This record gives sequence, structure tokens and C-alpha cells, in this order.
Amino acid sequence: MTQTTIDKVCVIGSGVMGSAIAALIANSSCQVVLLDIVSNDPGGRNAILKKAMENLKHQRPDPLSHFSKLDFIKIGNLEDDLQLISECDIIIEAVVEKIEVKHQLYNKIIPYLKDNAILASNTSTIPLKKLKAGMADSIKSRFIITHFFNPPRYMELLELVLDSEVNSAIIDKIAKFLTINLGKTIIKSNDTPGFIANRIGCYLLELVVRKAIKDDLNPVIIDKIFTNLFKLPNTGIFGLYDLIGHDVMKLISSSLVKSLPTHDNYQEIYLPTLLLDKMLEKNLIGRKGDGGFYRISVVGGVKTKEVIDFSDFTYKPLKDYDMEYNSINELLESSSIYGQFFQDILVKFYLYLIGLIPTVTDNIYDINKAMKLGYSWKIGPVELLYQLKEGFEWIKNQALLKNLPLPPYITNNSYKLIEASKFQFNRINLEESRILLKNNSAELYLYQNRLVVSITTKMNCLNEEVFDLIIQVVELAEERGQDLYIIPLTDYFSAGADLKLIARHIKNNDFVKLEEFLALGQRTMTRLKYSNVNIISCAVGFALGGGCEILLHSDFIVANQELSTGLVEVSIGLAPGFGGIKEMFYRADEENKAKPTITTDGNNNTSLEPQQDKAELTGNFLEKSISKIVINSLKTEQGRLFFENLLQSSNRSISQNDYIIEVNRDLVGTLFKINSFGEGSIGPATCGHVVTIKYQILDTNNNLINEATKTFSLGSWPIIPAIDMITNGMMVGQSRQAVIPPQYAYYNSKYRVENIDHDAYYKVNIMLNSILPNNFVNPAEVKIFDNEIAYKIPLLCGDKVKFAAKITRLSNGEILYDSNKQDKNIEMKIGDINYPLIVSYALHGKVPVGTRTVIAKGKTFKALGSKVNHMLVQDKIEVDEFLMLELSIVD
Ligand SMILES: CCCCCCCCCCCCC[C@H](O)CC(=O)SCCNC(=O)CCNC(=O)[C@H](O)C(C)(C)COP(=O)(O)OP(=O)(O)OC[C@H]1O[C@@H](n2cnc3c(N)ncnc32)[C@H](O)[C@@H]1OP(=O)(O)O
Ligand SMILES: NC(=O)c1ccc[n+]([C@@H]2O[C@H](COP(=O)([O-])OP(=O)(O)OC[C@H]3O[C@@H](n4cnc5c(N)ncnc54)[C@H](O)[C@@H]3O)[C@@H](O)[C@H]2O)c1
Repeated sequence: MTQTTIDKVCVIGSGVMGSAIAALIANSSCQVVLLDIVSNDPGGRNAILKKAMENLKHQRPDPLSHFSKLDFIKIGNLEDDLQLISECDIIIEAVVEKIEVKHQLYNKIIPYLKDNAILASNTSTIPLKKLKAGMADSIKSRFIITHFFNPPRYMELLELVLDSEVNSAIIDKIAKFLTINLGKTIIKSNDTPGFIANRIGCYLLELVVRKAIKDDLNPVIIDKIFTNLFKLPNTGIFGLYDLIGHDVMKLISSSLVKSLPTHDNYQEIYLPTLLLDKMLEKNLIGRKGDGGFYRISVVGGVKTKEVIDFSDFTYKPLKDYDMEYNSINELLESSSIYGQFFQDILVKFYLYLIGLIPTVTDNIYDINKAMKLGYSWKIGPVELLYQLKEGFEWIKNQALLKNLPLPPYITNNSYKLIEASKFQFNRINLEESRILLKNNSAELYLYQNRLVVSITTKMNCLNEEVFDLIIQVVELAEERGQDLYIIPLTDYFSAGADLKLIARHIKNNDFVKLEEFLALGQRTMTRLKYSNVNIISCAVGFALGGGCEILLHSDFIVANQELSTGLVEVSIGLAPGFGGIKEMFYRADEENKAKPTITTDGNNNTSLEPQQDKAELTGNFLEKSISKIVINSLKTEQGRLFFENLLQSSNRSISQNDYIIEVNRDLVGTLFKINSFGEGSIGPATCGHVVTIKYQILDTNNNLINEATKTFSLGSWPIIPAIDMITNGMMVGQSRQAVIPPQYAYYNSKYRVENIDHDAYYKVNIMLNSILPNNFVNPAEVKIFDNEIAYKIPLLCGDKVKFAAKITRLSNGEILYDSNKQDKNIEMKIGDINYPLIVSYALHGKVPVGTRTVIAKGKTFKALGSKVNHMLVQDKIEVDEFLMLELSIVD
């Protein structure tokens, strides 16, 4: 029996495509063997492969979905490791585009293929029949072309080239692997040079570039027209030529020209172009060379995009051009040189494209799709015809005017009318099925006897009608005892709650409607979660906010590997309304892992994954996000009152704050390896307090270097910096031992301890005898929220820091101090007693980024020094009132 699963794939060739295809397969958690030729480098026989693996970590856009996916790739060379091939179900050859090299390779590896292993080539130009010439029939029946697009992780298109000799079980097996495991869309192409997308894409590139150079036109203007009016990706045409590389373009086009018939129009437009030859000579071959049509120059860290001046091959900064044309029709009607240029280009392009039917493919929709998926065109070339005032008639008329022959597909009337609806692939499939329920925002289909619900609003946003229909549909599914699938008709899942609807309610001051919407959304999510049939959500593209909440409340999630999903509103400090945060934690719990996320790779690797580490979720999600929500809510009167009550009533701690403080304290602890002894009673000592301590400094062999009893203000570094840092947080009567790294043991000032070696570790023992004056920060009465965290060395007692600060009275929102209003950042040493005590307390242990919001009692806002800083009008503060301090680090 034929084995239907793919457990291991071998990729041969670790160049641009081979290594990235290996990464794509590894991303799907499938084992990969990556082979290449033996290297003569001192780096060893596998040096080429090691370099390729290293490159995978640094390439942009990232070929790996996670660096751990590298573990799925095993490397080897084509001399020592050929036996690895016999373990593989598919062998994808991605070696240099030379037929003799490919043939030699096949001869070498075929003896190692296991029965039914599929052999595939990634060639871009060499026909299947030439590649398989001379092979035994047993190999021919499983030899195909799988043409991936660059970069393989991101380009959805895969052109599959087969012939009648290929066994149908093999076709099924490879098709399942490419679509289900790798998430590709397959377009079958006939065995013709360049297949579909490159034949058309490269034709357009050469046509535009060579004609523009001949007509002495400006690449910047042409690219701007292509991106603005034709909605091509931002690279435009010249930028894409640079990206592919002029050398590679030459190889592809020469190969095409060689293999295409003499009457093919590619031959005619591939004009000899001296300027391009000169650019090749000068290594101006695009991004990987010393420049191309464009170049990015970096001077003093500033990047400038430049364009080539063909007169002397120098580069000039890009000038922005005002677009003279508002639409394609305006452009084509214009008598300007660019209008004429585009007329010529478009007519030739479309005649060529239509001329490929039926030899290259007999399916015009596939041509359209291939250009969208393989070349990232927003609008496919056939759809673009709809934007021309007279559609294809315009092309026909222009062809007659220009005396250009029409392709037989047109002249022999074999064409059919294009159906616009067929450009939306998912829609056709579902629309062929029966609609059971429908409103203006969602529809329920019976598709292959399965219940499928799809949202039909703009961006699949969630509004009342969507929720109504989902609730109704869950009930129906339960009645029928059938599982329910939520599948988009589009290439994205949902942009979440309808923000325009919410904005309308807010604008109309209609908070009742807003509450109702919120409640309906919550009811819908609860209905999904507790339904007694399975809810299976299939997500692709993005699932943001409420979209993510639907996934989180589903029983199964079938997620495309490249799905972007998350509770995005949290990042700007807004709480999701439909239960997403709760569900995120619920799914992260060990016992709820039974509800899996199924990704297309059969492995859990989206941000919803249930085995997501809970500590990581708490650390990242809470620290970064919930704090932002709190900070935002503190901007409102209700929010302020809520927190004031929370703190006043019971001193209840809010765990994430404590966690934040702990993280930073831990960092201090990690820096110094501190051990504390005894509980103590009074304290804690805070930077800015005047303390009396007894200390000892010892070397690592326990030889005493220095000891004394000293009274000083914490943060003034009278002994060595580390002593102030370690004393911070101690209680009177407590002692601490710490090991300190060299940079905290030495301080070059008049107070420094003699005989301290700059490069040595030291031990410190400290006993805290007293704290003066008796004014303490009670950690239970202080809440701290950070809008940003980073794993950086925290600020410590005595460090100099620059920040902006604002102090607000919680009870009425009155701003007592705002450094921005005074147009002045504050620069202070943490522990300076002329600033409020709470400032030093808040800064100590904070990583030097972002904004920290602190809520604490008025008494901690008092400064203890004699030269009290302007920062606070001290007599305005009540000892027991709650104030909010916002500190934003500047440098
Ligand atoms: C959160 C507000 C709080 C207010 C008070 C609270 C009241 C309580 C009510 C309950 C709320 C529950 C909220 C729920 O639990 C969580 C959420 O869902 S919040 C929403 C989260 N979603 C987003 O933030 C996504 C926003 N959209 C985008 O980021 C981008 O549009 C996109 C989806 C990445 C697509 O980008 P592009 O391809 O570039 O497309 P455009 O941006 O040009 O958009 C095209 C078109 O679609 C409209 N649109 C996009 N998203 C939404 C949306 N969520 N709601 C309504 N309309 C949306 C966009 O405006 C464009 O429209 P056009 O300009 O063409 O008319
Ligand atoms: N680069 C692209 O954008 C792109 C896109 C689609 C398809 N392709 C096709 O993919 C294949 C690989 O192209 P690439 O761009 O990755 O090339 P590349 O030059 O980056 O890599 C070629 C690899 O082949 C290896 N190699 C060289 N001689 C060999 C030999 N005798 N035996 C075995 N291996 C040998 C090299 O060591 C190298 O790792 C080609 O067939 C190309 O047409 C390329």
C-alpha cells in the first residue's frame, strides 16, 4: 500500500531557494534533510550548509517562523550523507539552473530513493520533459516540478508541472503536503518554459525596463505609476528587477529566449540594451551588487534611497514626483510620453498574456491568481482590465491601430466572457453550496453536508447582526447534532469588533447601545464556548481583537501557519470586551490543553497555542499589556476612583504590579547575588533615606579589605556604589550578604575605598542599624504600572537619570506638577533627598525605558532634604491622599 503521509523531506541545494524551502518545511514541523556539495573550505566538508543555516537566522523577511525550527533541519553533503536520502518521502532539488548539473545529480541520488519517494525539481525555466529525459519509467511516474516562489515562506503560489506519466496517488500525496502542510495554493501549469507567473512577470519586467531605457524615461516615475495606479507592490518594476538581480534576470531571460519559439514575442521585446550590459559590467546588478536602478546609501546612520543617473552611473537622491494622473484611464488618454509609453506597454502585455492561452494554461483565472500569489499584485491582470473604461475592447482597438496581431484565442472566438465572481476562490466553493440562513452581515451554508458560517461584513468585522446569526446558528447546529465551522470567504478571518459602529454609538452618546453590543458579544462568545457541538474555526490572514476572541472561544482552531492574531487593542491600553484575556489564560492552563489549536503544520505554533508557557504569558502579556490598560483607565475619573478605593479599602495587592516589582528586584538580586538574614521591623530603607549601617568588604578569599559603621544618605555612594544598592529595601535589624561584580565595587571619587581592584569580584556584608527620618514607603500602599519592559540593567540607587514627570491628585484629577509644561526634563541622582522619596523609590529597579505610573500616598511625595526641589508644592499635599506619579525616562 502507498504510504500517504510525508514524514521527512530532503532538499538538495542550500542556496537562496533550497535553504528557504527547507525552512518553510521545518516551519511545518516536518523533518528536513538539507544536502549540498562538499566544500573545500577550511570550515569543513559541510561549510556551505553551515553558512546557509547561519544565514537563515539573519535573513529578512525571516524564513523561519521560530528559531527552534532549525532543529528540524539536518544537514549533510552529497558525498558522505547520500544514505539520508533513503529516509525521505519527497526529494526537492533546488540546485543551480543548469540542466547538466541537475542530470548528474539525479543520476547520483536515484539509487538512494526509497520506493514511492517523490522526486521534484524547483527549476524556474527547464521543461519537465527535458529534466526527465533518460530516466527509468519507475522514476518518471514520480518526477514532477514544484516551482516555489521567492521567498517561499511568504509567497503563496506553487506552480505544479506534471505530465500524463505521473501516478495519480503521487499527485494526491504531493498536493496534500503542499496545500495542507505548507499552506500553498497550487496552480497547475503546462510544461512550457517559465510556466505561468515568470513567463508573464519576466516578460513585463523586460518589456518595461528595456523600452524605458530606450525611450530615456525616468524609472522613478514609471514605478510610481505602477504602484499608485496599477497597485503593484512598492518595489515597482525597476525595484523588482534590482531585487531579483540583473544577473539572475539575464540567466532567466536568456534561458527563456533560447527555449521559446522564434515567433514568441519575448524574443522581440528582449532588446539588446547597452546600458544594462554596462551595469552588469560595473556590478550594478541590484540589491546584492553595488547598486542597481536604485541604491540605499547610509551616511551617518541615515538611509537615503537613490536612483541611478544613466549618464555617468552615479546615484542621486530620489525626488518625489507629483502624479499627473488620477486613474489608469487618465494616464492612457494622456498624450504625454508616459501616457504613450503605458499605452504601448499595456497593449503588448495583454496581447502576450492572452496569447499564452491555451498553450501555457487554458484557465484565465489561474493566470490572474498566479500574478496575485506569485508576484504579490493586489489586483490580478485580468481583474485590472475591469478598470479600463472600455475593458478588453480598448486593447483590441489599440492592437488594430498599432497593427499588432491579435492572438488566436481572440480571433477564433474560442474565448468566454469573464465572470468577475470567479476571482474570489472561496466564495465560488461555498456559493455552490446551499445557503441555510443569511442576514446582511453573515451567512450559513451547508457545504458538503457540513454547517459553515461566514461573516460577510467589511473586513469581516463583528456587529450585532454577526452575533445574532452566530447565536442562531449554534442553536441550529445543536438541534441537528452537527459540528459548526467558522470559515472566512476572504483571505483574512476578522478585523474584530466593528470600530465604526462603536465610534457611532460613542458619538451619539448612546452608551446603552454600547453596553448592549458588549453584552451581545459576550453572550455570543459564551454560546460558542459552551455549545454541545464542536465549534471549529478556520483562520487565515488576520484575526484581530474580537476575531481572536472567536478563535479563543472555539473548540478547535485550524490556523494557517502565517496567521496574525492577537488581542491587539491591549497594546494600546484598551481591554478586550468579549472575554479574550480570560480565555487566553484559560487555554494556557495545563488542564485545558485538551482544546488544541491545530495549525496547518499539525503543530501548535500560533500565539494561541495552548501549551504556551503560563509564566511567559503572565510575564509578557501582563507586564506589557495590562499595565497599559490600567494606565489608560487612570486617565478617567471612574478609573481613578476605582483604584483609589481599591488601595484605600483593603490594601489589596494587584498581583501583576507585585510581579513587576519582583522582576526588577530580581534583576538587582541577580546582579549582586544577595542573601538576606532576619526580618527586621522598621523600613524598608529607600534611596534617599539617611541610614546608618555597619559594613564589611571582603575579597573572594574572605580577606577583609575595609569595614566601618557609617551614616549617609542612600544614593550618595560614599563607600562603593554597590553598598547603596544592596541596602535599598533592607529593614532595620536585617543583614545582607552579597557578591558584587567589579563595576559596582569601584567608584572613582574621594570616598572610594583604597585597594579595590577594578577587575575583581568582592563580597559585602551589611547590617542596617537605623533609618532617619522615620518616613517610609510602604510597598503595600504603592502600585506600579509599566507601559514597557525590556531586559536591560535596571536603574539603581545613585544612578543619574533623566525623565519627564507628572503628578496628579487621584481624587479630582488635578495636575499638581507637569515637567512638560515647564518644558524641562528632570535630571537627578536616584536617592537625592531634595526630590520626593517616592521618585527614588519608583526609579530604583526600573529598567531605563518607557513610562512608569505609580500610585502612592501623599506622605511619600514629601522630600526630606533642605533644598527641596521645585518639583512639588509640598504644602499642597495631604499625607493620606492618593497621588499618581507618571515618570517617562528620556535617555
Ligand atoms: C476598542 C474600542 C473601545 C471603545 C469603547 C468600548 C465599548 C465597548 C464595546 C465592545 C468592544 C469589544 C472589543 C473587542 O473585544 C475587541 C476588538 O475587536 S477591538 C478591535 C480590534 N481590531 C483592530 O484594532 C483592527 C483595526 N484594523 C486594522 O488594523 C486594519 O484595518 C487591518 C484589519 C489590519 C487591515 O488593514 P488594511 O488592509 O491596510 O485596510 P484598511 O485599514 O485600509 O481597512 C480597510 C477598511 O476596513 C475598515 N476597518 C478595518 N478594521 C475595522 C474595524 N475593526 N471596524 C470597522 N472598520 C474596520 C477600515 O476603516 C477601512 O474602511 P474604509 O476606509 O475603506 O471605509
Ligand atoms: N532564486 C530564485 O528567486 C528562484 C525562484 C524560483 C526557483 N528558482 C530555482 O531554484 C533553483 C535554485 O536556485 P537558487 O536561486 O537557490 O540558486 P543558488 O545559486 O542560490 O543555489 C544553488 C545551490 O546549488 C548548489 N550546487 C551548485 N552546484 C551543484 C552541484 N553540482 N550539485 C549539487 N548542488 C550544487 C550550490 O552549492 C547552491 O547551494 C534553480 O533551479 C532556480 O531556477 C530560483
